[in-house]
Amino acid sequence: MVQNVVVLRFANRVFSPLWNRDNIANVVVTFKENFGTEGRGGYFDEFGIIRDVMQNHLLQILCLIAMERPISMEANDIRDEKVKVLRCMRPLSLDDVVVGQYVADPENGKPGYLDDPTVPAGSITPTYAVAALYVDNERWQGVPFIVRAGKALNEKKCEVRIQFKDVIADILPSGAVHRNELVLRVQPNEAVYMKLMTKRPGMGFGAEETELDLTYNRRFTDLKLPDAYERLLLDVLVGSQINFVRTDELREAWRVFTPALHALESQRVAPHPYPYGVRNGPPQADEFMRRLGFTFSGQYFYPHGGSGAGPVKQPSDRATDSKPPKLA
Ligand SMILES: NC(=O)C1=CN([C@@H]2O[C@H](COP(=O)(O)OP(=O)(O)OC[C@H]3O[C@@H](n4cnc5c(N)ncnc54)[C@H](OP(=O)(O)O)[C@@H]3O)[C@@H](O)[C@H]2O)C=CC1
Ligand SMILES: O=C1O[C@H](COP(=O)(O)O)[C@@H](O)[C@H](O)[C@H]1O
Repeated sequence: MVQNVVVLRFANRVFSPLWNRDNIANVVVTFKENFGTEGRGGYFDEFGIIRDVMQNHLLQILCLIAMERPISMEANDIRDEKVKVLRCMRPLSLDDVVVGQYVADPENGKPGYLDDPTVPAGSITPTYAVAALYVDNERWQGVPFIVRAGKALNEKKCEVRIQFKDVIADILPSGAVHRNELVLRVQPNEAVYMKLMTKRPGMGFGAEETELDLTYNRRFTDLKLPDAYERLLLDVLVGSQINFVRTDELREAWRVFTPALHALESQRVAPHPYPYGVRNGPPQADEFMRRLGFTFSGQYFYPHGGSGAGPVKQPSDRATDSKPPKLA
């Protein structure tokens, strides 16, 4: 799916005119895990969530979303474009990051980070972080790239969510129209879907949020999708560097993150606590995203269940739904 970002962007005419600050309100790159360190805290505590997944994995995805069209699909041509994105990024400031650390949820028998015997007592290592990164170039000036990663959350998920700007001079009643979103779900159950408004079927003129949906396991039924690590091992065996980071990219990635990492440590910034299993880390994280312009309507209803894995609902079930059921 991560490689698909390049094909989706550059092999489809439909996205190119929209892929810029005039049309995109924000981009959210998310990595969530539904388990804590659970015995691996000794390793994790030295690094924390920003070094563990944000400075590397999430930043790589961000670069693929933000970069210009590479000259070719050759590894070095793609890396040239990624490094240009990184060079346009200002270093992360402490004002643009919220950190959290999970605490026990005794009701569900879940331990806190500090209960892990391999974690030093009193550690202030973040297990959750959300940060706003900015690419200061003509295409992206002012658009927040919100990257967030956390352990011990409600689900295991990696996705990119591109939230488009509100429609101008809306002709429908106020609040009826929600923003378009393009979602690239990397895991689990790979999917690309576009959330958009349609007229609710029937006699009325009400608008409803629906989707154009490409769920891989429905569209490509006879295919075994390789695991990310299988793909990387194969790259090593055939000598392909397309999925590996070049030294100049790495240097730039650290230039962006090191000042905030050092400030967090030298100022001993205490992470905000969040109970094991919550959706998005500490409450300050949702507040931070709202301030950056991320909107959540809570009105969208997907009939096939969360992550597209649940049972398919029948249209007749839907007709009788007076209110969309809340998805877990
Ligand atoms: N092909 C497929 O498999 C498809 C599956 N679906 C499924 O349908 C469901 C709804 O889809 P979608 O609208 O994309 O996703 P969600 O409604 O789950 O979430 C949309 C975004 O809003 C955030 N959010 C959720 N609740 C709140 C809240 N209370 N306050 C602030 N922000 C919030 C989410 O964060 P967070 O990520 O932390 O939850 C996410 O970034 C999902 O389960 C999705 O997987 C939808 C379309 C296609
Ligand atoms: O690199 C890392 O990734 C894993 C998650 O990888 P996944 O393939 O299982 O999704 C993460 O748990 C670990 O902390 C991190 O070092």
